[in-house]
Amino acid sequence: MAKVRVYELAKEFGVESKVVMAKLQEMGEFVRSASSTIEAPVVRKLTEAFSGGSKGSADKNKSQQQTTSRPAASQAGNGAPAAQEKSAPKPGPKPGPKPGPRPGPVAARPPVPAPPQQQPQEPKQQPVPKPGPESVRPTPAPRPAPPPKPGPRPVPRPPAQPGSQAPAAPRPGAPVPKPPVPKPGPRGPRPGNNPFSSTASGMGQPPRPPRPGREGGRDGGAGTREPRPGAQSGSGGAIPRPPAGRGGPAGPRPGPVPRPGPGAGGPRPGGPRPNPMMMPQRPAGGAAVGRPGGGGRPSGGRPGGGGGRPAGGFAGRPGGGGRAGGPGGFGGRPGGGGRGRGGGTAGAFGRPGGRPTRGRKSKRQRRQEFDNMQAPAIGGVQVPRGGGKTIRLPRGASLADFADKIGANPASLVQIMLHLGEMVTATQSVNEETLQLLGAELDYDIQVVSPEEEDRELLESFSIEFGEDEGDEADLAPRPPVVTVMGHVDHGKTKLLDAIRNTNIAAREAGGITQHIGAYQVETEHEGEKRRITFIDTPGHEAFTAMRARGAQATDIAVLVVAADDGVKPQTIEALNHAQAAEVPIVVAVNKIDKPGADPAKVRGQLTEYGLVAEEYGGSTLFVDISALNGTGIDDLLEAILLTADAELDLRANPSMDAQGIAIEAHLDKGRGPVATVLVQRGTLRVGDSIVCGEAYGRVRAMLDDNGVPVTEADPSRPVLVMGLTSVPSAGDNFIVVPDDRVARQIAQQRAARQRSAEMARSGRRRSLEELFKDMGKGEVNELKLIIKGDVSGSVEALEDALLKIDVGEEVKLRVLHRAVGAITEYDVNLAIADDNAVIIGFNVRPEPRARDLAEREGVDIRYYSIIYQAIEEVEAALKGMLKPEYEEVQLGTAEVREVFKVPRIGNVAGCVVRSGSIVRNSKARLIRDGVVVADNLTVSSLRRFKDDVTEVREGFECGVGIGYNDIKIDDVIETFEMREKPRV
Ligand SMILES: Nc1nc2c(ncn2[C@@H]2O[C@H](COP(=O)(O)OP(=O)(O)OP(=O)(O)O)[C@@H](O)[C@H]2O)c(=O)[nH]1
Repeated sequence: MAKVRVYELAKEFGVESKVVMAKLQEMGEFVRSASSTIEAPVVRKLTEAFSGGSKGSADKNKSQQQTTSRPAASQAGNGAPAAQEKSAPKPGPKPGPKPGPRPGPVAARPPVPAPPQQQPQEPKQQPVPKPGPESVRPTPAPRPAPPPKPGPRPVPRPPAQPGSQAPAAPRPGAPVPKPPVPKPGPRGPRPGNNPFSSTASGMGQPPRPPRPGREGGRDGGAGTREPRPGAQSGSGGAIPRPPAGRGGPAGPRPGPVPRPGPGAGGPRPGGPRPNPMMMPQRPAGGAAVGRPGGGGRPSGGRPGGGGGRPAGGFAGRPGGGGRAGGPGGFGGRPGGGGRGRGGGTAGAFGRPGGRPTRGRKSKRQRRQEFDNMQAPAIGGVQVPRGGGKTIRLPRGASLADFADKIGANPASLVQIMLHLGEMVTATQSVNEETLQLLGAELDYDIQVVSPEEEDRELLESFSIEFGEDEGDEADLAPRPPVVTVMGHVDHGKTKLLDAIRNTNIAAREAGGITQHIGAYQVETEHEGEKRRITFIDTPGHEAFTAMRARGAQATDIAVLVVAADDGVKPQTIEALNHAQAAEVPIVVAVNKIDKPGADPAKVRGQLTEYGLVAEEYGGSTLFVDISALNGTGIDDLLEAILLTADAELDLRANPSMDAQGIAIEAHLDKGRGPVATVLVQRGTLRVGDSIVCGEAYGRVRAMLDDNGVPVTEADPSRPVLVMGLTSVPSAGDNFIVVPDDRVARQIAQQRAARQRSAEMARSGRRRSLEELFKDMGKGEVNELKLIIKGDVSGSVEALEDALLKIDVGEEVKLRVLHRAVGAITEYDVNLAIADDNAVIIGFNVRPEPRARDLAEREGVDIRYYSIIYQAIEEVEAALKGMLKPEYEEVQLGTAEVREVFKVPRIGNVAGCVVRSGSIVRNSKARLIRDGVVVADNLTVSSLRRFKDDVTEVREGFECGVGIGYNDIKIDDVIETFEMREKPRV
């Protein structure tokens, strides 16, 4: 029951507030101001003092209501019904328009419990606009005067109402500031259900001194609105804390599950809005306060029987139950909103909108699905058909790359390949053939990008062009011709270059064969001016064909060396073809004219057949007779080269641009690290430039010219030895100066990656299922695995080429696992160990000490060579050694059957005389009758001389032979033989 304020009473009495205050003072009651509340007994006294005329009727009404609607309250045994009746001010319409006429009794002294009778008056007083059922029914909700501001009160007063009287929720007569709001909930009038009722008779918990600010919050909703019945009653222990007060049993139990309305005393719909005014007043006698508001807890209590703390504080929310109450059960919102129902977690962790979290397909996926729907199934999978569409793929592309291009699932392609009889994984690099096969199956035109094109695209991605644009005419300056010397083995190429440079490289060559490319520049006088010519010395051995072809790429003019005494040879023609294919003008050097059998004219005649017609025969090719040995005709040759260059070529380059060129040769130098002989083709290469050369990159640390003299820059057509690369490039790799080291590194790394996949595709031999099963049936397929290390890249490549050409049949394969320039390292040995003890071939290199130890420990075979022939021969022999042994039948002897004996339990035994060789026990045998093999694949199971078992009987002796075959006749011949391994040729 809400307490009544002084000014409200004054209004009721029709006097001014100060009059009432004066009266109160007279009565010995202290009030601070007109808005102070007064307790019921005081109200009563005041009423009596003013003895207003309306008193009687009001009291009557109240008493009536109390007796009917609040039995519990009556039971509470408040002993001052009359007083309460009196205390109730005019319940009628008078206070109606005002927000909260507080008809409650004037604040009584703390010990005086609020009489329950006070409550009934409230419903009446409540000017509820919509008098719900509660207002019609006698609402039990006693509304003692609400506590005033929660502020401290000088005179703490206990709540005027006993807890038992607090039916909490409905409280139509509550001193609500906004009368229209409180809609009396349906449960309001049910006293039995009133938590306060139960409270009253409940636990009897000793009251705590309430804290003004918090009490309302801690206690139930009723506590807020209701003026702490217990306190009001002032009886403290007499009106113990309701059992539900702790939110325990009574609280949650009524509504562990969200019970809309009834669940709570506090949040009842009909309850008044919370208002600071509703905060409990500090009870005068703390001890007396039985925390009646506990009733609020049950109402809003958490389902788990949690504390009523929240309920009280927010109990006033209409329809809600504070945090704990309300229909939703979890939330105080009427609609059970918040997190109360379903998806609270989703709201917390999911998307803001709480949308269902089903997977969303991308446009691409949907498109693919659509395409697939239309695609025919191959091998049980559906893949979009190409309709002849062209797909460009890099070398060594995988099925995943292909799938990516056509928007298919790589797994589908794997399945199709399986269907086509090939086992390929999605990420495995496959060769062009396989890609073409798959493309044809799916109706795509597959174009495997050439390495050059691939590289061009790569450089383009860095906005770099190789050899495309050299600028305007004005930027171009003449450059020396680059000449390649080609020819058959031993026709004198090296000797010629020696003669030109006056150096003697041939003397340093192991085995007398040139094994690497060197490039040199010479200066000569031509028509009165000094001209330079760059020579590239390409090796003449057959194994170097590939390198020679590369040499031709960088070449302006080819000098074809033909020994006048030997004439045109196969490799002469091969060299010629390379030069012609590269559209390079040819100058023929007819060498060894000093030799007795030399016939230069014959050479001219022979070469005419191949389109090289000498000038003197009316052609355009310059033939120069020379003797490299004697130095005869060298100047003429140089002149011929320059004449040809001037006549046929426009040799100009832009020296101002960033340098570009080609690596002629590269190797790992012990002191200098990776070094490469590069030929600058355009631009000027300078020390400090960032370059990328194939898969190697770095910054030019130093440069040496062909005489070993350090230079700081190299102009077009100049060969220089470059130091500063991070690794050894391959002969024939392009080099290019790039803006910075980072770009150089990126280009090199991408090239390396592409090269790797291309190699994998190349090495991964296409294998059909049939082949695989066949091999499996046969047993292990022999494979000789090699790791080739060499001193220079040219040698390594040449050796690999030569070795791969060795053919000893299908049974044995040769596979090069790794090839590189430099010493044999631990890595190489480990690789050999890991891969079934591969053989390491060191060409002019030796292992590092640790690698040597490791190899010895692990038994890795390292072979050292300095002459290429030897390497080839030995590898060939090794391959042949790996062939499966072949056996041949070797006859051991023959015996003629003279007698046949029947031996019990053994069968027939032949009595023979050995006619040739010897008969050996356990040897293979066959039975021949009249020249025809009657039985084969027999074994000499028993052999006897008279009664003795013997192992061998020689020619001319008689013996008894058992061959496990009974159909033996006299005059049959027993032939014995054995299978011997046949040596391979
Ligand atoms: N008499 C004579 N012998 C020569 C002449 N030129 C080269 N020779 C000899 O021919 C042999 C081979 O000469 P090389 O210069 O090594 O021949 P190559 O073509 O470089 O041989 P490869 O490096 O194996 O390709 C050497 O013994 C030379 O001395 C020449 O003009 N006259």
